[in-house]
Amino acid sequence: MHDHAPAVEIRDLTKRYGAKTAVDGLDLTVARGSLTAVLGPNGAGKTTTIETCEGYRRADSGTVRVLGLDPVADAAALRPRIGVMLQSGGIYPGARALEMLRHTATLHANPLDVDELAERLGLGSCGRTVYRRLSGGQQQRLALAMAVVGRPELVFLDEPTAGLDPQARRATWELVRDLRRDGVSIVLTTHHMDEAEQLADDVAIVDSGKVIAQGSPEQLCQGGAGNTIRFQGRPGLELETLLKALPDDCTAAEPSPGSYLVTGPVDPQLLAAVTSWCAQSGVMPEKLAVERRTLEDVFLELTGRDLRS
Ligand SMILES: Nc1ncnc2c1ncn2[C@@H]1O[C@H](COP(=O)(O)OP(=O)(O)OP(=O)(O)O)[C@@H](O)[C@H]1O
Repeated sequence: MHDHAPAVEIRDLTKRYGAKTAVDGLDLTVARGSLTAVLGPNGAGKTTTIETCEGYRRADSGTVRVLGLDPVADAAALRPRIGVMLQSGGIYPGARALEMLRHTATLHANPLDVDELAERLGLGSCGRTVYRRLSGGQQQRLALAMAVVGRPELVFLDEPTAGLDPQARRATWELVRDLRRDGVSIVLTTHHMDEAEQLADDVAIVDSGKVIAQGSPEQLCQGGAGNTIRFQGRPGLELETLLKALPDDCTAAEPSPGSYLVTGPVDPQLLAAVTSWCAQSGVMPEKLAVERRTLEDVFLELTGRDLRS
């Protein structure tokens, strides 16, 4: 039965640190085999939520199931099945980089090839270097390698590309894409909207300890005033007939004579509806332009533009 359970299922999770409510009734489901990016402003409760899934923190209330199991009570059964990359290492500072990776590999039944993985992540030359002497980016990549070397079914990556140079960032994305292709379920937190847009099947936006929006990047970017089709044509076109040809949630306006603006869920079908109405009306849509909101626009709209204290 557990094998049909979602990768992660969180219901009404609450976690307090003294008077501070870090997670406040959070619900989140991560489907098997999907990559879910968890986005949110600093202090939103992302790390606390992930660490609760990893069994490092206990929920004050609510339920958390990981691969159908309880992360605290079933920790021994879960540990070999999940990979964890913590924000701050969690790695013994005096250990040699590749020895540690090799040791981690031996704890698993069917590990990845250590040398190949190290090479891929640009760690080939760090073999005998002790952890504390690695650069920040190398430490980060080693933490990623440790999280995935055991071929886990589910990996938690907390800001995997924070502070990485563009090459290392790309290598990390490639590795994450390959894991996803191999059917691994992935939960990652990030502050990079482009990372979420590039990698995620599903995005959950967390603010003040709650998931305030969830969906594919396309779904989240649909709707709202930022999605528009603009064109120019002769003034005074009959917009009622255009509106009839469009889905209900669209608007059509002529803000200035001969300038037209259609708002709604901008997708290829909507564009086709607008241009086919133009064709029927004998209008050549000049300066046709499509503007879509980015994930960053949506994120800022939902979480506000002010800096958090
Ligand atoms: N061990 C702790 N003791 C007290 N307060 C904590 C502790 N860990 C986190 N907090 C507080 O809980 C809130 C949520 O923190 P958390 O680290 O989960 O947020 P986050 O979304 O991961 O933030 P960031 O993007 O900055 O990593 C913050 O206000 C933080 O200060």
